[in-house]
Amino acid sequence: ADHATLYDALGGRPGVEATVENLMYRIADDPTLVGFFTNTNIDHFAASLEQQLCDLADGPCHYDGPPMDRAHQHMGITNADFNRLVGHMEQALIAEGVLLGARNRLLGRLAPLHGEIMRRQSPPAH
Ligand code: HEM
Repeated sequence: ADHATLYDALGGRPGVEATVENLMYRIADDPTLVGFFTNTNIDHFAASLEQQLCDLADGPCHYDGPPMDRAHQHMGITNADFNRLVGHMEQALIAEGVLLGARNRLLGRLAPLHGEIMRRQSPPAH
């Protein structure tokens, strides 16, 4: 039998698509985060995030979008914003029925992206 991947535990392609869709509504409903996405093509963002999650979870995908530092540069994202978005991701995974072990494995693979996402944020105003 094939080795079961984290991707399988996330529900495969339908599971990842449902999780990302769920996350989009949580972002849209969060006044702290929604403003970051004012000029974003949400369909493109969702498709790119699905591909990235599939890749990170050892699914049959290769993320070919921009590196995380470039994708997020100069948005003024704070650590609190980062934690908020990851918290929404966790709630989206719960809502889609992904079990604790798989949730934590995925979140553990997202955590190392923090440094890249924060690398090129605008310096704080004095
Ligand atoms: C682990 C956390 C995160 C991951 C995995 C992630 C992943 C991604 C990916 C894959 C894209 C699409 C890149 C592209 O194809 O152009 C993207 C874009 C974007 N992300 Fe994130 N992101 C994270 C955190 C955040 C946070 C904390 C914010 C803001 C609070 C944010 C705001 C955005 C915005 C606004 C875009 C769209 C930029 C555009 O319109 O081109 N992201 N992110």
